[in-house]
Amino acid sequence: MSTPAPEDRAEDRAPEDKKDSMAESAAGPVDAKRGPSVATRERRQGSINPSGETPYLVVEDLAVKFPTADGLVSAVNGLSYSVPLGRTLAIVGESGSGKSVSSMAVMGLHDRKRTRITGSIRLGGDELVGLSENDLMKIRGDAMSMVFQDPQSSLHPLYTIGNQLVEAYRVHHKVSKDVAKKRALEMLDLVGIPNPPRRFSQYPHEFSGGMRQRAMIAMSLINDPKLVIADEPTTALDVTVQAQILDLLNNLQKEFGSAIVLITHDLGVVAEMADDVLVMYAGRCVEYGTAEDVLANPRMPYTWGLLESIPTVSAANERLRPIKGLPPSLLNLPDGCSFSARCPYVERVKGELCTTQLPDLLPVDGAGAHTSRCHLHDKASIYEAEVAPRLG
Ligand SMILES: Nc1ncnc2c1ncn2[C@@H]1O[C@H](COP(=O)(O)OP(=O)(O)OP(=O)(O)O)[C@@H](O)[C@H]1O
Repeated sequence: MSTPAPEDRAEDRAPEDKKDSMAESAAGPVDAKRGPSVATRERRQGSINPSGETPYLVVEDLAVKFPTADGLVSAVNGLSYSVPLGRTLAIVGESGSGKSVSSMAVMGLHDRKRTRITGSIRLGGDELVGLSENDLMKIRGDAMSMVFQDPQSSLHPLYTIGNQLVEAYRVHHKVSKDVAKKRALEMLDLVGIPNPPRRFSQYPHEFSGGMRQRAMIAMSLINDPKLVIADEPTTALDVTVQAQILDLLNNLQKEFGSAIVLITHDLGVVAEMADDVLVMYAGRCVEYGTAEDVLANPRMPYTWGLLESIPTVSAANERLRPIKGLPPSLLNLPDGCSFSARCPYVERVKGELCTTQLPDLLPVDGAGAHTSRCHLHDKASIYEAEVAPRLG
């Protein structure tokens, strides 16, 4: 029989353990009679948040491409969004839709030699695209930081948690080790790690998964960043721990007032956490708006498919309804709507519009901040009559 590890002592456990459009100028072309072009309008949507609040992070017409031996991988295309302080944007989409690649571009984490990034990423008004690695390093971990799915990849196994927190703080603050230690202990306490002085001297492997994620969050927030990007922060955790980490992020956001970009494929997490939602498919935004608009009145068949594929308790005996088919190759995106090959509604659009013309990202009601990229005319009535009843 094995002796319980020290971290399993009840008093030390965290709650969870007790259970391509860059050709135009920045302003874009303006037709004197018809106003700005669609590309320009889409780009400007980046600077207008669905809430109407002034954004802290503004991403406009972002494109991320990787030259590879097989050709150019267009991982992100024409992506625009914005996040004000105190607000959470959830970016959702299936695996490979470009969620992580776009967020790593915001953090400046791509290998410069192997990545082509165009467009604009402004943080508090300052342009990040084109900054030197040195300048980005000063911002990363300070004004913006990232929480990863797997804290083990970000926590060094050979340094104590305390040491890593102290170093993370001292990189951006000229303070003594004692002052930094005080801040580290405060952070451990803030993220709900019991007995901070003892935990301070322990190594990552001495922490449980949930505790490691808390330590990672402490590390991300130690410099009081105004932007936090959380990439699937709870995917590797069990459901109870997931809920506690999400609560923690929610509470910390209230305390720190930061803008959060939450990357997830879990629409349950979105409903719980998000103020705004951006749905990505094959590297493009296909629907964007407040969480209320996107979740209660979705207007894009891909979003419908994502919502329909959520397993529900009441449908426990029914088969899961995943979206049929696979996303297109990013090496060779189709001419029309990237979702057309999988879309069950494609025949309801006249002619071959869906397969030949990329739909613009347009306001769903002809105006307003809720936008979707789809040629279907009667999206509202199809949703009400056919999709909503299936969602139960
Ligand atoms: N360095 C790279 N070189 C070539 N292709 C890449 C590179 N990095 C990412 N990709 C491709 O870009 C696409 C988008 O990847 P990304 O990781 O952003 O998807 P995601 O939506 O975050 O998916 P997941 O939920 O699985 O993390 C994928 O097809 C991926 O294979």
